[in-house]
Amino acid sequence: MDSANTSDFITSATYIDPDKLANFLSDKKPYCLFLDIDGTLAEFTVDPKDSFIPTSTLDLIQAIQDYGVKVAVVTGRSLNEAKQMLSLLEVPIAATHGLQLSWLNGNIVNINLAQLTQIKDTVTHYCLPYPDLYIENKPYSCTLHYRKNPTLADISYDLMSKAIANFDNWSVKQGKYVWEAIPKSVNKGLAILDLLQHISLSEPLCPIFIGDDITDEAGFAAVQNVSIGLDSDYKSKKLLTGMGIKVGNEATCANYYVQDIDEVRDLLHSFLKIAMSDSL
Ligand SMILES: O=P(O)(O)OC[C@H]1O[C@H](O[C@H]2O[C@H](CO)[C@@H](O)[C@H](O)[C@H]2O)[C@H](O)[C@@H](O)[C@@H]1O
Repeated sequence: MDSANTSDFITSATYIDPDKLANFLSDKKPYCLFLDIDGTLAEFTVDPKDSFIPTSTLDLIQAIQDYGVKVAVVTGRSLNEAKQMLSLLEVPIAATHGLQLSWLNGNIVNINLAQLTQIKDTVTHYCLPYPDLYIENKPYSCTLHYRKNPTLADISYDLMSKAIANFDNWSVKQGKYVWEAIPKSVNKGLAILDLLQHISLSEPLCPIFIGDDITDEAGFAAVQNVSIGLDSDYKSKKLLTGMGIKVGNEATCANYYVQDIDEVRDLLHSFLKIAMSDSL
C-alpha cells in the first residue's frame, strides 16, 4: 500500500475554532489555499456521481479569489469530474492525485496506459463475484469502491494488490472506502509543489492545505515541510512553512484540524473576512 504508516502521523493536531482562524494565522502573508474535494468540500455519497459541492461553498471560494487570494484544488477525482463539481469556478486543479494538471489540459506523461488497461481488466474480472464493489470510471487510475459493503475492505485490497503485482511502478493508495491503483511516484504532496510553482508570482506564498483523507497526508507533509516516510522527500524540494488542516480528528501529520465539512465552510467564511479586511 502506498501511504505512510498511520503510526507515523502525530495525533496532537490543534483544533482550530473556525471563528478564531485569525488567531492561528501567522503574518506569513500572502496566503494561498489548497483545497481537497471529497470529504472536505463535498459530503460523501455511496455513488461518487451523486456528490456535489454546495453552491454556497463555490460562491465563498469565488469571493475569496475575488479578494486576491490564490486558490487551487488538489483532488483524487479525474480532471473532468473535478471541473464538473467546481462548475463555473475557475481555479487551477491538480486532479487524479496530481497526475492531471489543468493548466497542461490534463495531458499525462507519467503513466503506462497499456498497463492501466491490463490492471482495469484484471480488477473487473476479480470483482465479478462481488456485485457490491464498484469500479469508478476514471481515465488514469483504477479506482475500486467498497463503501456499499465495508466488510469487503480486505478482499478488495487483496484483489487490487494482485492486479498490480506484475507492475513495479504501480501502487495501491488507500482512501475512504476506496482503493486506487496509481503510478507510485504520484501523490498530493508533489501535486501541491507543482501547483505552487504554477501560481506563485514574484513573492513566495504561504500555503494552507485543507483535506480529510489518508492521501491528503502527503499534502500536509509538503506544506509543513515534514517527512512522513513516503518515497518522495519534500524537505529537499522547497522550504515551506505552511499549514496543514485536517478535516476530522483521526491521526494525522497536519498541525491543525477542524471537525467536519460544516466547519470547513465556517473556516472559509473566516478566511474571506480576513481577506476582505486585508484589502482595506
Ligand atoms: O482527493 P479527493 O477529492 O478527496 O478525492 C478522493 C476520492 O474521492 C471520491 O471517493 C470518495 O467520495 C465518494 C463520493 O462521496 C465516496 O463514495 C467514496 O467512498 C470516497 O472515497 C472519488 O470517487 C475518488 O475517485 C477520489 O479518488
